[in-house]
This record gives sequence, structure tokens and C-alpha cells, in this order.
Amino acid sequence: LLISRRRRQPSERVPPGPLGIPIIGQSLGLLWAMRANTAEKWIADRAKRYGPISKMSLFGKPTVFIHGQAANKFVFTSDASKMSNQQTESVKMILGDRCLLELSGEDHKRVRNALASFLKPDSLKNYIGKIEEEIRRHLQMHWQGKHRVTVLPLMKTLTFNIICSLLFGVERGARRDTFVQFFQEMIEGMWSIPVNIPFTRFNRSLKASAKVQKLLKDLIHEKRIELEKGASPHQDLITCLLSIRGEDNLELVSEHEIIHNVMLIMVAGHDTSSVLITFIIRLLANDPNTHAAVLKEQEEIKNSKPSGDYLTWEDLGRMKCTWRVAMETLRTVPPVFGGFRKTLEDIEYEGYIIPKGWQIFWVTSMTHMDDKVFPEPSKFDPARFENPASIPPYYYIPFGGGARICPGYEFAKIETLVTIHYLVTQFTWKLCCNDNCFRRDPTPAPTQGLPIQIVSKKAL
Ligand code: HEM
Repeated sequence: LLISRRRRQPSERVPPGPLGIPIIGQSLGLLWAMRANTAEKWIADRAKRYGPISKMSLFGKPTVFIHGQAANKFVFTSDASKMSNQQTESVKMILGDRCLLELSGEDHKRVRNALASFLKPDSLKNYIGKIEEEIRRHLQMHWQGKHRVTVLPLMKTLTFNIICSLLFGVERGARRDTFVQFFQEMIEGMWSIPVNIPFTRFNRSLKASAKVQKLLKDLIHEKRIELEKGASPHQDLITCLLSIRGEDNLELVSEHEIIHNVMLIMVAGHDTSSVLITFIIRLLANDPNTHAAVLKEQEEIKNSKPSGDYLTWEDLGRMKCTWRVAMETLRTVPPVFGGFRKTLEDIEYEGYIIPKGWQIFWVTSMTHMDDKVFPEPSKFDPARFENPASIPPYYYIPFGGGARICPGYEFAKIETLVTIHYLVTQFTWKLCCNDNCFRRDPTPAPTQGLPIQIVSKKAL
């Protein structure tokens, strides 16, 4: 009785759950589950066992896993002076310390606003034609005349090329190929153990990152000269960032910040949209009713325009059914599994103390599968999004939320809608094999990359 009456000390009020073996903790369990397509179950089992808040150790750091609508709100709306973003050491070393993920407070706001000035709908409207040209060229090169293609690697190539064109203003050719090669090497070691030993993935990745930074430095130099000669500041993201001036008429975003954030956008932008498009293609092959509805919508748009005309912003606004399919795909297979934050002071949550310096782990899929908001959550049903206002806030979070909500949302939406428009109106396809399993690495990937048989409608 005496013990239970005594006020518990903060150190006793840390959340339940074991921290596991030192350093390794539960990391291997989670990584193994991600590769085996059981990460959602791994997380759900923990939630069932320990409740809404529990502790574990992930990637060498004591971590508190919280879930549910209130937890999402807590993570996304917490004061930046109490909670900062947290990346793994390898990501920080490869992408650099001035990328958005590493910035906080006023610096984060300043750089984010600069990026948003390029990524906001009003500005992106002017680049639909450029995105569309990349998609048309991609289909001509990699799909037309083929009987079989593997979707995921092709979608990665496509989103990579779109980003190269829009963000760097680097046209097709030897220079873009060099960029692509170094970027691929850089990305491969991003989720590895950050010990820099020769011949490891991480070591190759760091070397590639240095080469990419050198290429970007040269590119920035050239663009500065072009701007001085009177070139438009709206050619691409780099020129746009170079032309933003502060009150003192000096560049608002430093050269270092431009380099690190262009690398971040390349990584954040291409691996996520390519996954979304890949899973929509798989869904359309498996679900004839949804395919028929998307095809009807896209054919109507196609037939309402002179042949060969580019899509307009208004056309994209009419693709409501296609976007609902995309939203339901993001609910069922969110490309980003979750993320981390770091506490900057002891924080009390649900009666427990999350000590200063600990990680907070949030996971996208938990509320996506809540049957109070999404009845029969395992069923694929795009109609759930007919009235998005009926979904309470912080339940649907494929793009995160709050001050760090994904700034690439509109960009991802445009490239997804335009790609699906061309695919359904130009091709029919069926799966070569039952590629219904996927692993997370860390974004989801069908285990065989999704090979499909295709027929061009021109050939029918
Ligand atoms: C389907 C596609 C995409 C999904 C599902 C997605 C999802 C996310 C998520 C979950 C976050 C983390 C939010 C947080 O930590 O609270 C994020 C951040 C971010 N995303 Fe995306 N993203 C997508 C596409 C893009 C694209 C196309 C770009 C760039 C063109 C982009 C750029 C970024 C950046 C720069 C951040 C960091 C924001 C910050 O820390 O302030 N993303 N995204």
C-alpha cells in the first residue's frame, strides 16, 4: 500500500516495454519484419501488448513508440523547442547537415518556404508540360513495342528523370546519366550502419555523395552566370532558389543549403512517387471495376481535347476518381513507413515521461487501419475518399502532418495523375506472376519488381 501511495519518480514513469540487447535492441526484429512484409503486424503486436505508448531500442537509441490519432497530433504539432526531427546517422552523413531534415526553428521555416515557392500549385502549374514530355518520352523508349516490362525499376527511372528535368534543369544526355549513376550509388548506402570502412555500401555511398555535391556546385556556378546574363529565374528549382533574395538583397538560401536540399528532394521525391505509381498499376491489374472507372474518366478527358494536346491544370482537376484510387493506395500501402523525432527535454505523454534525448517513433499505417474511421480496413475502397472532410484529422497521414508535412504533395499528385492518364489510355496490362508480396527496403517494393505483360492500344 505504501509503495502504491508513494508518488512515482520521473525515472519510474518511463513507458513499459524492454529495451532489448544493448545497441541492437529491437532493430533487427523490425528490419527483418520489414523485409518479410510483416512490419505492420510487428508494430500492431507491440501495440496490443503494451498499449498506446511503449519503449524499445531502435538503431542504437532508446525509443518510444506511440500510435493513434492523439499520438499523431502530438508528434506533428509539438513545439519545435521540445521535439526536433531525427534522422539516422547514415542519412545525416550522406545528405548533409543543412538539408531540411536536419534544420529546425527559423532555419527550417526559411529554407522550407523557399522550397515551397517552387513546389506550390501556382508555380507547378507552369511545369505540367515539362513533366508530361518526360512521361511521353519514357513510354516511347521503355514501353512502346515491348511485350513485357518490370514496373518498379522503370517507375524509378521515370520519376528520377522528371526530377532531374524540373529541379536541376539538366536535359537528357551524358551529364544527366552521370548524375543518375552517382545518385543511385549514394542512395544505396543510406540505410546502412554508418561505419566508414573501405568497400562497404556506406563508404561507396559517401564517396558518391561527395561526387554529387561537386557536380551540383558546378551546376550552381553555371546557373548563377546564366541568371546574371538575364535568364529566367523560373527554369528549375536551382535557379529559383538562387534568385530568392532576403531584405538585404543577399541570397536567402546558402549554396550549401541548396546542394543539401536538392539532394534531399531527389531522394525524398523519387522513391516515394515511383512506389505509389507501381502499386496503382498492380491494383488496376487486379481490380477490373476500379480499372474501368479510371479508364472511363481518363478517356473522357482525352476525348475532350484535340489529339496530341498537353494536359492542363483543369484536366488534372477532373481526375477525381483516379486521385481517390491513389489516396486509397496510399492508405493501404503507405510508401513512408513512419519516422523519428527527438525529445529536446523531458516530455510527459499519457502519464509517462519520455526522457530528454530519446527518439519518438511514429508509424503511418496504424491509424490507416483503424476500423472506426475506415470500416473493413483491409478492403480496397476508393469511395472512402469521396468526402475527405469526413475523415477526422490525424487519421490519414501518408504525407505526415504539421510543420514538416511533405512539401512534395502536389508534385507527387501531378506526376502520378499524368502517368496513369497515359498508361490507361495507351496500354492494357496483366501481371506476369502473382507478385502480391512486398518487402520494405525501407519503401515497399513488390518482391519481383512487378513484371507485367503489356499490349499497346495502338497495336489492337
Ligand atoms: C507519394 C509520394 C510521397 C509521399 C508518400 C511522401 C511522404 C512524406 C512523409 C511521410 C514525409 C515526412 C513528414 C514528417 O516527418 O512529418 C515527407 C517529407 C518530405 N518530403 Fe515527401 N512524400 C512524397 C513525395 C515527395 C516529393 C515528390 C517530394 C519532392 C519533390 C518530397 C519532398 C519531401 C521533403 C523535402 C520532405 C521533408 C520535409 C520537412 O522536413 O520539412 N516528397 N514526405
